[in-house]
Amino acid sequence: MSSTASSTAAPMPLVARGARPLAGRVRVPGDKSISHRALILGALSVGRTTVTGLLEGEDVLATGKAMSLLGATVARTGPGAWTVDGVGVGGFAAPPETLDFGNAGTGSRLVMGAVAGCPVTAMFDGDASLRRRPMRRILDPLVKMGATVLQAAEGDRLPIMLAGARDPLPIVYATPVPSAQVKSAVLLAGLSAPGETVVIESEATRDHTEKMLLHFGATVTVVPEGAHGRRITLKGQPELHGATVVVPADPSSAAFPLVAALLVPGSDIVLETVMTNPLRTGLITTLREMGAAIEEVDAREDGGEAMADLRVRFSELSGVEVPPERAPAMIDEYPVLAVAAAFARGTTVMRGLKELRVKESDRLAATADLLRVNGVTVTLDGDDMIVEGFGGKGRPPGGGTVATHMDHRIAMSALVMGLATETPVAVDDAAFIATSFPGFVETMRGLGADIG
Ligand SMILES: O=C(O)C1=C[C@@H](OP(=O)(O)O)[C@@H](O)[C@H](O)C1
Ligand SMILES: C=C(OP(=O)(O)O)C(=O)O
Repeated sequence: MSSTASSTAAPMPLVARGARPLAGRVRVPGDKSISHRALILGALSVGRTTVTGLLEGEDVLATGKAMSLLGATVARTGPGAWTVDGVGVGGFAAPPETLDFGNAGTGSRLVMGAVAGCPVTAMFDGDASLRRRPMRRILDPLVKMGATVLQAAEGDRLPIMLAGARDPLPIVYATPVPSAQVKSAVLLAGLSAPGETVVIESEATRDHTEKMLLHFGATVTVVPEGAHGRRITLKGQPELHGATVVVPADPSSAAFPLVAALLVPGSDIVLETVMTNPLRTGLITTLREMGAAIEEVDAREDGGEAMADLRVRFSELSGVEVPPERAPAMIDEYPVLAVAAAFARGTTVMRGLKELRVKESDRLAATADLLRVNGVTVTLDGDDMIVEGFGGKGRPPGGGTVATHMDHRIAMSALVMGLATETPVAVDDAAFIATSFPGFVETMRGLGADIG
């Protein structure tokens, strides 16, 4: 259960071939964002938190391990069922070893926030991909709140040794990039600060931290800010109480079978209990604009989060222009949207994708290469990506081997593409899929896909 299993294991090449129609019902694994937050807030609460449907992917397991190293008691009681006995706000103990987050940006950044509000020192590290990712965006506000960076690699990157604040200060912080991870790190540090910690974002990002803080007993208010933004105010030093968290299926994982069903002729599938929080459904909005048949069945709510079963049928898609303000609601879905665009009639323009450059890989470059190596014309113009679709003229040729660059979403997007291209698509390494979607290949095979 090492968090860095993917980075140390031998590469795992895979090939996806033209499939017969996809059919059946599946529930993809639990939401990654909610799973990380359930473990962290459980660890910062008094009493027991019970989680069901937790994503047992490597990213989340690394956060679980970090919570036990910081003093919480984290136990698995069954498949996806976990308990966390917390230490209370500000109660983390100095960890006896490095906190290794493997491939996970969310885990490392949110836990830096939580540690920044406690009087302990911790060493944070990750795999080669995570060591390349920017951490200054997190450290800047945390230092303002009283934390100290004792050690960091060049460019403020991991490995980083962070000393939490003895007397954390509340701040008013306008996030310089649209990032739920930055927002969440500030709010988690703000739990230990007296008074009000305020985060202002000019574009609303996923709000799971705010919702879950309320669920665990904190006082949080959210008001609109400008045309697309929000102002979030947290009252510091609450007593958080252990809670029950039911994790819905991850819309970012559902995106892969969903796009596969749209592209493989004759497909008709149902994705069960997918979270439909509007700050996560930019892909569904976009695909519907492109002509996708995606039907929400049995829409419901649990623990403040909306969810529904999604019936998805093969659809002839048309190119669209995706506005930049939609990016935060579908930030992890652009690689698979670009694959869908390659099958659509006409051109798809995706604007404002700067943040894709600092994910597990440079996803703008990796997505463009994924398509080009399979015969699709792609233009990168600054932060915009333009894809010329094959719709009305046949299908993209395929036949390429995609370099996945330690990036699970590039690997899954390429395999989805291969289910509908003229010739198979290969990936150099599918091992990183286990960070967010354990059982991806089996799930897709269960729907009829030919991946092996
Ligand atoms: O807060 C979260 O759970 C996440 C926020 C996003 O990152 P950014 O905050 O860097 O945009 C997203 O890409 C990541 O997969 C999960
Ligand atoms: C960007 C992602 O995750 P993280 O930032 O947690 O590594 C992702 O899952 O696509």
